[in-house]
Amino acid sequence: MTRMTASDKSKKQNRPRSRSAQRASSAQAVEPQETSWHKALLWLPRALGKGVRALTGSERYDPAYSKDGLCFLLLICAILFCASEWFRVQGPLGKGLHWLASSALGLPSVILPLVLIWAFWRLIAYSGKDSGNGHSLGGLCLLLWSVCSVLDIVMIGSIRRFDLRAIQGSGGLLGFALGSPLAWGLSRVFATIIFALIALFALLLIFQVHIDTLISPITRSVDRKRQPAQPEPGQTESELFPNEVRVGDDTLALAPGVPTHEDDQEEQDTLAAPAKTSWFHKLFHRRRKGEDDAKLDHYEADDPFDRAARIHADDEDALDPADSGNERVYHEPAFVDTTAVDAASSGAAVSAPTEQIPATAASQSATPVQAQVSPAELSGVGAQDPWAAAAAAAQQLESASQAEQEGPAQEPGDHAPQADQTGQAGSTDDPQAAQNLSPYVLPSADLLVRGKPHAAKTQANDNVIQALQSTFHQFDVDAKVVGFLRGPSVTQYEVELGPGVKVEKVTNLQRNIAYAVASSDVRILSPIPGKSAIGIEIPNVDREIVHLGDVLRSPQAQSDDNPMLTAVGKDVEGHYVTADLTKMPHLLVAGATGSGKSSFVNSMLTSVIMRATPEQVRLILVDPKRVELSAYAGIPHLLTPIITDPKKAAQALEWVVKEMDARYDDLQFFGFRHVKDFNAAVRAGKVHAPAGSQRKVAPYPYLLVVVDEMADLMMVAKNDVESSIQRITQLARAAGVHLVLATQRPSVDVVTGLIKANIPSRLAFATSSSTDSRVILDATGAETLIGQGDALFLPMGQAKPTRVQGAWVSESEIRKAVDFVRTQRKPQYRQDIEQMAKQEEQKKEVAEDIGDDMDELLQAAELVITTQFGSTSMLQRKLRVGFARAGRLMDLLESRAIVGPSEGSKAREVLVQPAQLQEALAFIRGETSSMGEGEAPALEQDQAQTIS
Ligand SMILES: Nc1ncnc2c1ncn2[C@@H]1O[C@H](COP(=O)(O)OP(=O)(O)OP(=O)(O)O)[C@@H](O)[C@H]1O
Repeated sequence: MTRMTASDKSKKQNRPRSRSAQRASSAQAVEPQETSWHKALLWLPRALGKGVRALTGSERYDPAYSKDGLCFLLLICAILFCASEWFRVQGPLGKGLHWLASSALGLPSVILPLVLIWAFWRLIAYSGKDSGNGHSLGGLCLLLWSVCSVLDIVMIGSIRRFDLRAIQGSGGLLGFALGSPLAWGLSRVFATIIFALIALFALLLIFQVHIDTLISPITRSVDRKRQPAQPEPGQTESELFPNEVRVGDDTLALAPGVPTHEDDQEEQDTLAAPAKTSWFHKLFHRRRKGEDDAKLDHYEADDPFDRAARIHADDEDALDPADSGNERVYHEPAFVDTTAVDAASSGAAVSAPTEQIPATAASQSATPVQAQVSPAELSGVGAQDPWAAAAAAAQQLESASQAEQEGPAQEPGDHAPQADQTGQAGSTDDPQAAQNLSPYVLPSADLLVRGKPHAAKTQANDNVIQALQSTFHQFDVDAKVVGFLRGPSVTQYEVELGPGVKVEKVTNLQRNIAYAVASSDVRILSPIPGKSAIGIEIPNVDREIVHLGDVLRSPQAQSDDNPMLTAVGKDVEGHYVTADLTKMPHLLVAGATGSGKSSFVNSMLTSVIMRATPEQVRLILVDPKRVELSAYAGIPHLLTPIITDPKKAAQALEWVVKEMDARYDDLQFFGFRHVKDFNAAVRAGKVHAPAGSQRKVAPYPYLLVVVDEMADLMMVAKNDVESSIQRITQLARAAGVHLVLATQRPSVDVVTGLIKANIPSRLAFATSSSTDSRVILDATGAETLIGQGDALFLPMGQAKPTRVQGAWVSESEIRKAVDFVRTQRKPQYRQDIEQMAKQEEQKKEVAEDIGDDMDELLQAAELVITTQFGSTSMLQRKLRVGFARAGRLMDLLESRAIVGPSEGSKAREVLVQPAQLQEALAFIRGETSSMGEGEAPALEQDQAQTIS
């Protein structure tokens, strides 16, 4: 059997190689570099092993037997010393052993058999890298040494010479080595104290506890006595952290099989460490590299409203990028968008004049008037996002204070039009400009938790190998496990068949194998791509969590500064998997409830926050479940408050279509094929707006639209959503617009053929049936996944899906990252998205009361307006309709202010002139929101609106 070491693994991870090459080499036996010492020491056991193998006919070297051999050796030694030390057997061997043990250890030689038995038991019971055997055995040796030294000091510390008999009757040579010299040079009392402390440390090692664990109950009770309760009276911990899923919280019903992340507990505790720590705690609290107390303190107050208040209060204390040495600092060109939103509201394409002016210039023209945020804006935004309201309020306050500094306010009229034009909620020139002036700092990856190193092998793997071998043996199949690749949640065991053995003999054993390893989620790959071997994937009973921080810190993520690079997780070989969202270019994420979709979406969004500035990536988040994405409210990457209403989401998708069209028009106009090239040219100063145009060109950020539950959208507006998605997915790639659609209902009515055909990249989490798996992947397999982030990833262009364990990011880490960016900038929402949504609603309302009578109503309007005669009987005659119908048409005309109210038997007054006929008809059709709007001049194409 072959296996690889952890260091080989890490070397492999750093080297980009083809998958098949990696696979081929990964399972090969890799001999560690041996020194001549190693060879000399291992010569005897190896020769013995060879001899035994030659005798038994077994040709293969099995490392598991070397451990067994060591255990037996320890047991034999224990029995020998038991005979010599306890029973004092008088044979020459017994005497020799006693002389040896007592010379080495002195009196404690009597416990030598017990020590050996204890070592034997530990080796049997625990094995692998995480067994802690090294610590325990090291601790035991240290304890033995201190006991021997203390005995030496107490019993013969006063004799200043070498007397072997006396040494054998006290602490042996081990104790004499340092005990006597210390007693002579320091006094017996102090020497004893030193060894007592060493013994205490040895006990900590043996029981694998840390000193702060021991003293923390004491310090906590001292702290509690010194400081009254931290939270407000009546405020429980769960009230402080309402969104956090707590370990051991019995009131929270978790999905079946949800891990408790106990391993994370220590890290979580660290994250949520109290802001005020005692001096004792500070002294002994172990820190990890990169851990920052300020960050931990920052984390205390969790409630969004508290935070909003804090930002409001100390906005000026915004993070100073110079403080954080290891963060990447981005100096993006700062622009203030002065988009004419009402142009978009005309309904004539989203193209609206956009003026990007340098922030410095904008800041010079700052006025308190521009800072005013209308109540409508506040309510519109604040209804969904408490942050936006707080941000707007903060801006108002700031502007007010600035107005005081600058002297008397300028005439409102001077700036009112510009204020109207600002297409962003709460966008004020000055605070925004001030914000834009300060460079945006990306959060440091150290903000995220570090996971344990990847274990290449554990005892659990050995157990499974044994179970597999015995299953093959029982069913008389000539096959053997020749190696395995341990992933975070699943291990792939590599099985080689004997000559002439059919592959089916192993694949038919799937259920028996599942029985033998006590897991229903066994997946067989025949063959492993690029290898003549069968792969049996079996879930690890000791699965690992793949922390997002580790994926983002991996060399492959670090070496790529693409802002749209997102962490996916780790594959079964233990390699980190990342994905470039721009290459997807759209992604469908599906899986049964509790399978890990939302966790993936969280990892993806946190990746974006950690790696991209708001100038590089803007987000539209659709969260019909209302709670899944609420943690991201108020981040500067958002283009609109998080959309929770499925109807609005459908309209936002329509907005995206229009934005995409506008981008395409730009690309076409300036002669570029991809938004990347366009942006590069803009940054190089090679793109100029046409002469006479007021527009200033700015780079387009990537636009990432994330829909957390697509089924809800499809329920309210299937056709609209489908056609928007179709249009976006067909064209959006070159325009830098990318969609990520997640659903827990991967059925054909949600993931329709049309959507599937246009979304080439898929990420399938565990599904409840193979039918669902087929809907997502066009193949079975997802039904055998084990949930909790176990997924099959099929990026565009790949023939077979890769099994990955999704990256995990805890609620606490998300909050940390979100807080970091939220305190730097406020979101600049695009109001035209909301306006468009409102218009669409109005249109629908209009259409509702007219129903199927639109054609007749338009005819009636034309008749009434051209003849300027508002008579119901005229309508009856000309349109050949009954009295009731004509009366209804007249009422509809009245509701649209085309005719006046009824005046008994007299004809109604006509309120619209014949010259306004077209306008009135457009209004009835719902193409304009009011009469007179249509008179606005059509917008120039070159004034297409940009997002900045
Ligand atoms: N990558 C992961 N690593 C470890 N555990 C995970 C991972 N992803 C999910 N889990 C576990 O599975 C649970 C459910 O995950 P999640 O909420 O993401 O599922 P979901 O598919 O979004 O469910 P729903 O559709 O009901 O919202 C999580 O609470 C977590 O304990």
